[in-house]
Amino acid sequence: MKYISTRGNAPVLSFEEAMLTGLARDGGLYVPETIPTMSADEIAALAGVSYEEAAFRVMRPFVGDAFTDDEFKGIIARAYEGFRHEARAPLVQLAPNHFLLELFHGPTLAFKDFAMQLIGQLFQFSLGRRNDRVTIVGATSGDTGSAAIEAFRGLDNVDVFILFPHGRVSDIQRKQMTTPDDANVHALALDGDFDDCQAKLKDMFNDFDFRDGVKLAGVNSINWARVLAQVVYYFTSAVSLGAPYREVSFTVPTGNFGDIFAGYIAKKMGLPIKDLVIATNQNDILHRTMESGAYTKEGVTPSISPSMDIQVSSNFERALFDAYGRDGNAVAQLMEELKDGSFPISQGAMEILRETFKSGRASEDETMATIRDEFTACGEVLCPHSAVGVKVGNENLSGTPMITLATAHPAKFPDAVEQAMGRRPDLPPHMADMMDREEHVTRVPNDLAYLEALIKERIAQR
Ligand SMILES: Cc1ncc(COP(=O)(O)O)c(C=O)c1O
Ligand SMILES: N[C@@H](CCOP(=O)(O)O)C(=O)O
Repeated sequence: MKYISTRGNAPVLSFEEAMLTGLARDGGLYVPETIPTMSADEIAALAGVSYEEAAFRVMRPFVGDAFTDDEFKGIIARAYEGFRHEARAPLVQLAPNHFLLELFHGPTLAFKDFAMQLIGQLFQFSLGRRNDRVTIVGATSGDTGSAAIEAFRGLDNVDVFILFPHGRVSDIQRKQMTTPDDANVHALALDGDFDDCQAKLKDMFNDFDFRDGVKLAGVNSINWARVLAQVVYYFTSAVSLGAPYREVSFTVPTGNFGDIFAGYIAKKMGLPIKDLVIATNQNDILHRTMESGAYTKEGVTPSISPSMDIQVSSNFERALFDAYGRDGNAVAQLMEELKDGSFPISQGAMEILRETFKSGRASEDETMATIRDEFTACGEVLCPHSAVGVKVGNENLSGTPMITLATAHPAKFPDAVEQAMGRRPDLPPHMADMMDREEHVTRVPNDLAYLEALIKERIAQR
C-alpha cells in the first residue's frame, strides 16, 4: 500500500513512513494510492466480533507490510484496553430511526482517543524498532491536544508540544492539557484562534531546516493514521444496524473534516452509506461551501462548541483531491488561492461533493435547545458538539437509519450544558479532581520564529 500527496509533488511513501512524516513535503496531505474494498460477506462477518477484531480487519489492508498480523493485533489491543466501555463505541437510540454513536468513552472523553491511542502505540512500536525519536507538534481547538498528551506523555523518545488558542477552549479541556507534569509535555497557549495554531503547525512542516532538525511529526488529522483509525467505528455501528444488508446514514459534527472524511473512506471501501451529513456550528464555512460552491473565509466567532470553531478545514483538501479526479496540481492551485481568502470549486467537483455529502448548521440557540430537548425526550445528555450533530441529523431523517456521532462527553463542557438543561454533568471518577490540579502552561505569541526557537530550546533542555 502506497501513499501519495494531495498536491502531487512529494515522495510516495509506505504507511509507516507517511505516519511518521505527517504533512507531505509539498504541503499536501497523504492519502492511499488506492482504497481497498471489503466485500458484503466480509462486512457481514464483522457482526458480533469485538471492536478490536473489527479494527484489525478494517485497517489491515491499509498498513501493508509495516507490521505482522500479531504485532498489529497487539498494537490495537493496547490502544483500546483503557476505554471505559466494553463496546468501545456503543450505539444508543434517540428516536425510532435516529441513533447516537457514543465516541467519548476513551481516556480523555472525546472521539480523538480512538485514533490517538492507536497512534501512540504505533509510534512507540515504530520508533522503538528504529531506535529513533521525534518531536510532535499539534494544533488543537481543545480535544486533539488532550488526547495527544494522554497518548504520548512520559515517553523518552517523544516530545509533545500542543498549541491551543488562549481563552478559546473549555476550562476542562485546558486543564487536561496543562495539568500533566511529565517532562516531555509542553502546553502552549497561543494568542490567536485555532486556525492560527494550525497555520503555524503547517508553517513548521514547510520550514525544512526546522522540520528535519527537530524530527517533526504530526498527530493532527494531517496524519493519515488518524483518519484510518476513525474509519472503524463507521463499520461497527453500521453493521450493528444491519449493514451490509441495510443502508445507513451518518451525521457528523464537523470542523477539520477528519471525522466525516473517515466516513467517506468507509463508504468507498464498500460500506452502504446513503447520506454523509456535515453538521457545522455557527462557524459554517463547510455548509456555506456546499450551498454556494465557493470556499470563502469569513472569520471565526467563538461558540459553545469550541472544538468546531474552525474555518480552514484541513481535510477538506483530501475530499477536493478526489472531487478533482486526483489532480494534485489543481488542488495546489486552490490552496494557493485560499491564501487570499477564497476559492471557487468547479461545477464538476461540486457535483461529486454533493453526491456524497449533505450539510446543515446549528445556531447557538438551536444547539442549546437540542441539549434540553433530547434530555427531556430520552434522558441522553449531549455535549454541544454532539448537539449540533443531533439537530442537523434530525433535519435529515428519512426511511434510512441515521447515526449521529457523539464526539465528546458532556462533562467537558459543563457550563454550556448546565445553561441548556439546568444540570451540571459530572466528570468520571478518574478526572473528578481535575479542576484542583496545578497547571503548567506557556503563553506564546502567534509568531513562527518565536515558536521554533522555544521548541528547540525545550528539546535541548531534555
Ligand atoms: C468534540 C468535537 N466534535 C467535533 C469535532 C470536529 O471533528 P473534525 O475536526 O474531525 O471534523 C471536533 C474536533 O475535531 C471535536 O473535538
Ligand atoms: N477539533 C480539533 C481540531 C483539530 O483537529 P484534528 O482532527 O486535525 O486533530 C481539536 O479538538 O483539536
